[in-house]
Amino acid sequence: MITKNIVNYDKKHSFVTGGSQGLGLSTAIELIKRGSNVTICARNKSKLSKAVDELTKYKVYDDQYIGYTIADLSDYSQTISALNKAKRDSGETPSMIFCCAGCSTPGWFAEMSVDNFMKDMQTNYYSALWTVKAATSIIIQDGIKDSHVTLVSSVLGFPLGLPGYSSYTPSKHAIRGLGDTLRTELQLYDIRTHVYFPGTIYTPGYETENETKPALTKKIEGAADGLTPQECAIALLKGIDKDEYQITSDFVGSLIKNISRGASPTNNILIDTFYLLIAAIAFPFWRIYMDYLVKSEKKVKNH
Ligand SMILES: NC(=O)c1ccc[n+]([C@@H]2O[C@H](COP(=O)([O-])OP(=O)(O)OC[C@H]3O[C@@H](n4cnc5c(N)ncnc54)[C@H](OP(=O)(O)O)[C@@H]3O)[C@@H](O)[C@H]2O)c1
Ligand SMILES: CCCCCCCCCCCCCCC[C@@H](O)[C@@H](N)CO
Repeated sequence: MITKNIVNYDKKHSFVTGGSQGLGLSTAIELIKRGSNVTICARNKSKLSKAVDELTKYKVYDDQYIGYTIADLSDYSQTISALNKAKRDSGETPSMIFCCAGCSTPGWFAEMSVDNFMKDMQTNYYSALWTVKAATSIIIQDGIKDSHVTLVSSVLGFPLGLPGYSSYTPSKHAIRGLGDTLRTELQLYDIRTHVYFPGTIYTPGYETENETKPALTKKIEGAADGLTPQECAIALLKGIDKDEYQITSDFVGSLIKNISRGASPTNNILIDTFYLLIAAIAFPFWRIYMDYLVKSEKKVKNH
């Protein structure tokens, strides 16, 4: 198959949030293999420093820049400082922006604390919003062309409604809403927008979320296999190469994307319509099954 519009990362500066582990780290590795200069950003200094040691192994140029900045990206002032530091340290405006920072704290809605809801929204939505806001202000001010902004949502950013994810799902819907607007508006500045909607990724974050995840959520989620962060990073970059706006990397993602596409662009009208038809037939049965499982849980909880 011919892959069109291969994006050139060579000697460009990529800024990867959440780059100290999981999807962000794997994305940074794939970018380095493509000749990109890379800055990773997260909160924990020792994890960032260890990640830079790892990333250095994949260098393709002796003078390839690999660095880190520390920031809590849920805070706008820290975010703009991180972007400015990345530019200063490398001598180049970050123009390929990957918003991978995120977290998930599942649990039963009725049992979760208010802080839990705040944390997931701050970490997922606001960290992405502030990163894009800060990065695009520098890109526009510096007159950089051919830039890309990539947001990371989840298959739960589409209307799937999995029990146990009430603090996480709205933050991923918000990212999708942000992407929909940016896709149109950032064309003013030659900035392409992409949103990635992965299913399960086997990362350190996934291990952490499993500590609070209800057994029923695990069971439902287990119906679909996950991918490694490297597989996801490769799928993500492939989607960007094909200039896809909504990028998915598994079957469930392709189904749910196409039945909830709205006015978003298609990637391949024939294949996408095929997924839409399957989804239209299969999802009502899936929903009935899920509701049945939740109602059965009522009996478990009341014992
Ligand atoms: N794993 C999955 O099953 C899955 C599925 C779908 C979508 N996703 C999404 O994919 C993305 C990556 O997930 P992952 O599983 O790779 O996550 P992960 O292993 O938990 O890594 C999260 C990264 O984000 C950083 N981070 C968290 N909060 C931050 C903050 N406030 N400011 C700056 N950095 C912050 C973390 O470093 P520090 O803690 O040091 O800051 C770490 O580098 C997330 O957006 C997640 O929601 C994940
Ligand atoms: C024909 C319809 C079949 C439908 C099968 C649905 C299976 C549902 C599997 C959902 C997987 C959700 C994965 C979400 C993962 C993350 O977003 C989460 N782990 C947060 O980090």
